[in-house]
Amino acid sequence: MSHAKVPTELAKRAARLRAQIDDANYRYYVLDNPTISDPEYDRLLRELQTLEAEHPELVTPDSPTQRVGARPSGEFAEVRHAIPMLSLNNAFSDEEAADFVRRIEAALGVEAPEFSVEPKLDGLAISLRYEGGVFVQGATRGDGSVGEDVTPNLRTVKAIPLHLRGDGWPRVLEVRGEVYMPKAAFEAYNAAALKRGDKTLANPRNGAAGSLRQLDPRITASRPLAFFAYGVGAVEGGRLPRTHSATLALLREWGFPVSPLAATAKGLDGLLDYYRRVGARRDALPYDIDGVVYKLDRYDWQEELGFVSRAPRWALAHKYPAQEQMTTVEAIDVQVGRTGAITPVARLKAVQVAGVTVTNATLHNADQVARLDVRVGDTVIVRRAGDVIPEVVRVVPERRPPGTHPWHMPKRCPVCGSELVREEGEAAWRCSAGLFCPAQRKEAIRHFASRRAMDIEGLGERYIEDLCDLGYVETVADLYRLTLEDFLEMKRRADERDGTVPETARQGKVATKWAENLVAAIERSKQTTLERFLFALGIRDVGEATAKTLARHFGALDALAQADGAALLEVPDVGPVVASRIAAFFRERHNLEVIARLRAAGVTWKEGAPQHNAGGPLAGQTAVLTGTLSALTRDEAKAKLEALGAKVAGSVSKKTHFVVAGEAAGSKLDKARELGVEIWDEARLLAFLEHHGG
Ligand SMILES: NC(=O)c1ccc[n+]([C@@H]2O[C@H](COP(=O)([O-])OP(=O)(O)OC[C@H]3O[C@@H](n4cnc5c(N)ncnc54)[C@H](O)[C@@H]3O)[C@@H](O)[C@H]2O)c1
Ligand SMILES: [Zn+2]
Repeated sequence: MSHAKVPTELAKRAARLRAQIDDANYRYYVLDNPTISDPEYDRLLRELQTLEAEHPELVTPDSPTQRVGARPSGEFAEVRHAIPMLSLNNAFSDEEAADFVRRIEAALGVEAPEFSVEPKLDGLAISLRYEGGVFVQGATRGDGSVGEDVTPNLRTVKAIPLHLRGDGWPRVLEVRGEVYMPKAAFEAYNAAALKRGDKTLANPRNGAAGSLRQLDPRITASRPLAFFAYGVGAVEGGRLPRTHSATLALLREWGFPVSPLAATAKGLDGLLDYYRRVGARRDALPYDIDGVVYKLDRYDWQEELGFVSRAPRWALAHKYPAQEQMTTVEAIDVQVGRTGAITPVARLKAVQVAGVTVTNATLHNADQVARLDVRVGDTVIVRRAGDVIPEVVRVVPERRPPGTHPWHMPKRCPVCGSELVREEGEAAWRCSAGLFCPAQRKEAIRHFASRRAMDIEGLGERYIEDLCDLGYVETVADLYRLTLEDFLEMKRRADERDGTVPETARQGKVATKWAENLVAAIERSKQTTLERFLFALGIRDVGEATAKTLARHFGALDALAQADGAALLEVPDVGPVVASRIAAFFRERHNLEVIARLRAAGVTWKEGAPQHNAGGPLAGQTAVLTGTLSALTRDEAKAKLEALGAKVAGSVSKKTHFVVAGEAAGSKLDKARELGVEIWDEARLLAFLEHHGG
């Protein structure tokens, strides 16, 4: 008996593979919820195929290598396919594609035959039956011979014609194609599902399958599915052209969407060229493709070649590297961005995704980690498409090991140890030490030196990079220690590092003017104003205008630094969010140290008495400025009104107390008249300001 020759370990292995693949098929095709990745599935199937090829005695009639898909779930009526719906043989390399072409050329005795070439959409195969040009029944592929009747659901897919256009169609026509979920629809669906706390779709393919196999067609209708036709099944009472490509053209005329990427190609070179051209566009396509499909174009040649157990010999799916993979999470760290935003990052067991080794994937923010419930030790699906940073798409809950814990945001910045804060309604946590944190250093200096802040002329991006990278400054306070020699040395080292020694230096001359100018600009910047200084600190949402108001309101830096939330809320224009940002900034010891060092270095400004205007003559009043004033700018007028206690708003409402109307005032003035709001002209404003010492 031949059975005796097969070692028992191999028989056991084959049985184990069969069980694993059967289970994967069930989860993938029936539950639409896979628990292993496609590449992993493909590896298992290949291993079984190889094993069975080497030991044909191992092949069982129910082996997954002999079958397509999975038995229908039983929830739908069954549809028997007159012509079976097969799978496709796969090629994962150019060599495998070359073997395919070689076998065809040998079998037919031709050279470089013509192929119909199409993208391989990642959705699910369906068959649409038209009788007398009217759509009568639609079915899934099922196990290839028996599928599920999903006619009412398919009727909701707008891309599927309910009757055919034009004429000349056969009395009975079965059109086959792929129902798919466009990427944007998939992402929108999952974002909404995460918000609701619902189950997400594993990927667009399972999204399409799951949506189509709903018992309630209204659910299908609510999911935006699309369709491309790629072939025909049964044909009665009519004839089709002699090639596949001509048939596709005809289907297009009859009203079916056919992929605009469908084309023809000659021989292996033509196929590989197509593979690369479509591959280059893969990420930009609005739907997922996992490969391209080559089909021998002439139907008579297709018939000559025939089928193997589960796939035609005349067609091949040439796959692209998978964009999704499964791997495990070894740790969850946080990264600090240049403005202090904290991003949780999953450290992964290295995995190849779309041709690149991936060891980190972004988790975006704390909310996302919580929604996905990613834990150290979890098996996750990682996705990488194009240049986009790899991201964790979801957890495979079935694979969670015992003893895992939900993840929590750390309390302190991993780079500088300062407190992490998050404001109401914000997704991001942030390091509160904007002035001190090395991760935020360059951004802090760039802002500090900018024209509207400390105005250090000439301190551009390039020098800031070099000063930080070569260790000359750690915080903005270090700028005031830099000497002419420091700058020249820094430049020399940067040139050496970059291999860009300037011509003048080669001649023994050293350009020094730029450095002298910089030292002078830094020196000049020491004399500043409180409002510029406050703006320069880079407190989030404290722009120039708020800095100005704060400076006027508190008069002195220490008064502001010591103000509590209630005191800050008294400042015009400062709401709870900004108040909490200011308080968090001055609560952080590291920031206070940098400020102390700046003052010690000689940075000064004039301080004045606080201008709390709670008791000002305009306290509690809201004013609106419109039109052009001649004696002062709108900003000046605003500042003066605020100094007297008014709140200056941008639009007129019933709450407005008065409107100052300059030249050419427009709709705001009309609105004020309509609402009966008091109107001041410029003369009245100036008189009022003068009277109150403005
Ligand atoms: N992760 C899992 O657990 C799991 C389980 C089962 C299957 N799978 C995945 O499914 C694949 C097998 O699925 P399959 O049997 O549907 O084969 P397939 O996806 O490799 O190829 C056949 C299918 O391609 C589709 N297709 C798209 N464009 C086409 C075109 N232009 N012309 C013809 N067909 C086109 C059709 O739906 C057709 O049925 C595996 O390679 C694996 O990636 C994964
Ligand atoms: Zn930090």
